[in-house]
Order: sequence, then structure tokens, then C-alpha cells
Amino acid sequence: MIVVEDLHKHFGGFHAVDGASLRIETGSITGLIGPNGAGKTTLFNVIAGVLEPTSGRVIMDGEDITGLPPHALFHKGLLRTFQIAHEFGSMTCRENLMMVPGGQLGETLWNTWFGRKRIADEERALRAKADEVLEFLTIEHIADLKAGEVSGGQKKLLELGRTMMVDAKIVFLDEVGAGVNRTLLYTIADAIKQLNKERGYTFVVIEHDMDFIDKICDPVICMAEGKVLAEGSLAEIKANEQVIEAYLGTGLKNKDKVGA
Ligand SMILES: Nc1ncnc2c1ncn2[C@@H]1O[C@H](COP(=O)(O)OP(=O)(O)OP(=O)(O)O)[C@@H](O)[C@H]1O
Repeated sequence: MIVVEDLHKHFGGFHAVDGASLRIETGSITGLIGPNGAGKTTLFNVIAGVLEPTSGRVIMDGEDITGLPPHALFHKGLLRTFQIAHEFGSMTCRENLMMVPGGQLGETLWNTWFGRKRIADEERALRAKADEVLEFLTIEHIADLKAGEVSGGQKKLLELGRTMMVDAKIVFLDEVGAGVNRTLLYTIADAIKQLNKERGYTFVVIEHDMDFIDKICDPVICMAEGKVLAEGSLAEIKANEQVIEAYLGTGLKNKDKVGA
């Protein structure tokens, strides 16, 4: 379980996260919604160690993880997805997956000279794992394509796939459905549900697409102006007066998105 206590993140005088407190239950797929600028991504980045909080605490399974850098959190099984960086676009999709575990044996000179067989064995195992991940995500046909050349939706699946190359416990997904067509969106939703059910991953999902949230998330947490406004099922959230007001405040376009 992750407990966020009274978290603040200020940029100069601007309070992007302004006293947010919430709980993420182990085994849940928790949705994080809210109007544009509510502070969702900033909250993610603070929890995932990308940004230092101004104040407040993040506790994971009883351990204070506030301000730990991403690589330390990675080793504890807490991951957030990132867009495939530009410089990895010229590597194949399979190679992008194979490089995730890091710290491979081949990196030391000793092993380069004396451990050729072990390196070859490790590479074979990584390759098999990457192929298994690609198959799970139904994108085995893009294994040898350059990551920079596949569609936006396939890139999103690859981002999700990267979390499957290590033993993730909790995965933060930031708008994984943005710009993705319906078919791929449902493939992503199914993959998330299956990973949750069969491998016990906990997910926290930022998403503006309410169908997607409805399909996979329970509970849903709604943020506005850096604070948590409400938590519950999507139906409860949609009926919440404060939530409706927060979305209304940002214009009718967003009101439609929450279905209020
Ligand atoms: N590095 C930064 N410096 C200054 N202001 C920032 C910075 N990062 C975010 N902000 C501001 O903090 C506020 C919250 O941004 P954030 O991206 O966390 O919101 P969000 O809820 O994820 O929005 P969206 O749904 O539009 O992605 C915004 O007003 C944004 O402009």
C-alpha cells in the first residue's frame, strides 16, 4: 500500500500539489482523474521520485520513500512509464525491452573477458523474456521494427511492456491511452487487467478517457487545484457535487468528459 500524507509541491509561488493525501491499496487499479492542471502528473512525479516534494510524506508498505530517486524506487518495484526516449527510437522494439533490467553482466570488463558464456546465456534469457512480453501485448509482429517507427498506440504498449521486464509491484501510468485508437486502447486495458489479476501488479492510472477509467479502475480519485476532492467508484465520483463544479470550472468541454 502507498500512503501519501499532506503532499505539497510548489513551483515558486505556485502550488501544483497543495496538501494531497490519499491511499493506493495493494492490488487495486486506481484511477486518478481531474481537470487539466489539477496536479495529477506532478503528484505522480513526486511519488515516483522524479520531483522532490516541498513537504509531505510518501510511505510504501510502511517504509518512508519520500524523495527517493527513481532508480531506488525501481529496485523496490515502483515504476512509472515514460515515453520511449528519442535516442532509443533507432533501437528495435525488442532491444528497447531487453535493456530495461539494467546492470547486466556484460557491462563489466571482467565478464567481457571471462564470462562470455554467462553473457550469452543472459542475453538469450532476456530475449526470450522480451518476446514473451511482446506476445502478451499482442505486438510480436513489431519486435524487429525500430521503436521510433511504430504507431503511437504500439509505443504505448511498449511502454507498458517495459514494466513487465522486471518484477514491478506498483506501476504508474500517465495517460497511457492518449492518442491511441479504440482497438489498441482496449488491448492496453485488457493487458492492465490481466497483469493486475495474474501477476498482482497494482496500477495507478492517470487518464482523461472516462470509458477507459470505467473499464478498468476502482477506486477512482479525483483531484482539483492540487488537492484530492473525492474518492469512490466512478459512478460516485460523477455524482459528486464538488467534482462536477471542478470540471464545470474548466469549461463545458471538460464537463462532457466526466459525463456530468
Ligand atoms: N515544472 C513546472 N514549473 C512550473 N509549473 C509547473 C511545472 N510542472 C507543472 N506545473 C504547473 O502545475 C500545474 C499542475 O500541472 P500537472 O501537469 O501536474 O497537472 P495535470 O493534472 O497532470 O494536468 P493535465 O491533465 O493537463 O496533464 C499546472 O498549472 C502546470 O502548469
